[in-house]
Amino acid sequence: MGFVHHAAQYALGAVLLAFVLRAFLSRGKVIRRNGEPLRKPSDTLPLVGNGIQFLQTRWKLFGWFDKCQRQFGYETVAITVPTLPPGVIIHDPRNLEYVFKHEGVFTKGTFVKGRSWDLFGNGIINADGELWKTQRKAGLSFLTTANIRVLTDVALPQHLFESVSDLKQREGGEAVDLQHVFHEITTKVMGRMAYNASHMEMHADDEFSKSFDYASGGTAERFQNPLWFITEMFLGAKLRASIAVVKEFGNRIVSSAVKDRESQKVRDSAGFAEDESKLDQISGSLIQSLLDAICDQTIVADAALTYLSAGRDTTGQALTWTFYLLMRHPEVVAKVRKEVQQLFEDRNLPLTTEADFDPTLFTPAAMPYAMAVFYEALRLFPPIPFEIRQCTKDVTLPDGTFLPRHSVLVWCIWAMQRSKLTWGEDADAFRPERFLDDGKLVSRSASEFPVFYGGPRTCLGRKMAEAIAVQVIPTMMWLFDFAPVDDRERVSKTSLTLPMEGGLPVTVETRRRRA
Ligand code: HEM
Repeated sequence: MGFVHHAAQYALGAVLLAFVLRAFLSRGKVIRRNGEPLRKPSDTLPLVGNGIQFLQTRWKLFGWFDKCQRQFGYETVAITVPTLPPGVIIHDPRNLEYVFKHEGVFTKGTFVKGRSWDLFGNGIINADGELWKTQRKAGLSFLTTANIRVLTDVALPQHLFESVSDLKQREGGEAVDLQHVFHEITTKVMGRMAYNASHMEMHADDEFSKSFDYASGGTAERFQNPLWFITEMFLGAKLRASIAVVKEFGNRIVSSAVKDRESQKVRDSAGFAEDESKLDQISGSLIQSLLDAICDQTIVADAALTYLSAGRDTTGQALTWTFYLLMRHPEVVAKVRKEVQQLFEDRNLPLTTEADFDPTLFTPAAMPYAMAVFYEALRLFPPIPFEIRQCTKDVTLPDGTFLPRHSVLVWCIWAMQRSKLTWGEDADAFRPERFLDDGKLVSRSASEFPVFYGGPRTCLGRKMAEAIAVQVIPTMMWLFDFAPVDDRERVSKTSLTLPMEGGLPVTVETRRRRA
């Protein structure tokens, strides 16, 4: 009882302190455009501002951001949430381009880091300055075109066909969760990349994956609940336990990589390395690049876990939403299959048995339609749906909005990708053709299509995600017919990314007549 009483006093004190701090930080300088205050969303309330909206489920919150986008077009609007620094929602691609270009001015800041520190620590997603540069360099030295090719030409087909044979066994039986299927594929491929998965095989439903999933949800809630630090005192035990499992796994993969390093030295000096397959050689080499660059093993663990999760969940979820859309658009499925057939015909390759089916032929250049399908799904269901940055100094955006130091900028990619100003009147429709011109892929600027971020911090794994998607989509669509078990609209559960709530249960039939 006494504890609860003290906690309540502490809560009240913290809220008051935050109000005082906010008033102090913003004294004299306020957000303005051409000397005028910015407009606010129409449901902004006195005192609590937009705080109530942020407490809604994230699906409703997407709807709220979308409503703002429809009401204000490209106009920047002011938002206020008690206990947080003053902020804006940006919609204009010109402003976003400016943010991407001035990476040092718009950083993750204390706002983001304070919330995601427990999970990501010093991992690249959370890091600024030198620590960020070091991790990016290590990632770049690993994610070369040659290494990506080994992962996508050797590891991916292997894991893809493990899933194909699993699906065949489950044909005609109980529903299969496609989200789980894709998560399993991306988990195995990323496990190969981030650390040597042959020592510690990783699966979509193991303890680490489940704990990471829970920790991602709990961390995302911190961004919606301004009093998270108080609520977690009472309700945060499971989050703390999940983060502990994630961290312990990170430490284990680092220790195992350090051991590998020692035995590699012995084997190199004995001349055994040449016998290894290319895949064995690159397995775990990301963590080795990180160990080369960073002395502190705790930071290496944070970095490796961040890479793992940045690539695994985003790509698995993007595929899930792609198949959700495909099942609702049989005309698009027919075009994907036609593209597969055309590719084999053009190359005079037989396509009669599954053994003839070589997914490594499916590259972004060879499969523009399949790529357009992936982009269009990413547009409507961006795996990272929100971004938040904080200004390190006073700054004026290209539309004239003045932001004092510490202001928070939010952009909701989910909402921006539904803008009719950017995507035309049919912005809400699933139409892959918008990414094609005369059968060739058209690229959209990062500020219009910020799904992979932009500027110096642009996603390091984009090419890899695309290479995975362009194999998985046509392979699965050529070999199987999928049908959803119900017509329910699928929503995303709270997370740092975009997992489908309840997964994507489907029935599976092997396609016998392929045309
Ligand atoms: C469809 C799949 C993917 C999407 C939509 C995506 C999207 C993004 C976005 C929006 C960011 C910026 C996040 C932020 O700083 O707030 C990002 C960063 C990053 N992504 Fe991806 N990503 C995908 C796949 C991958 C893959 C496969 C990898 C790994 C191989 C990867 C590695 C990274 C890394 C390391 C960063 C941090 C870059 C930096 O801060 O310099 N991503 N990604």
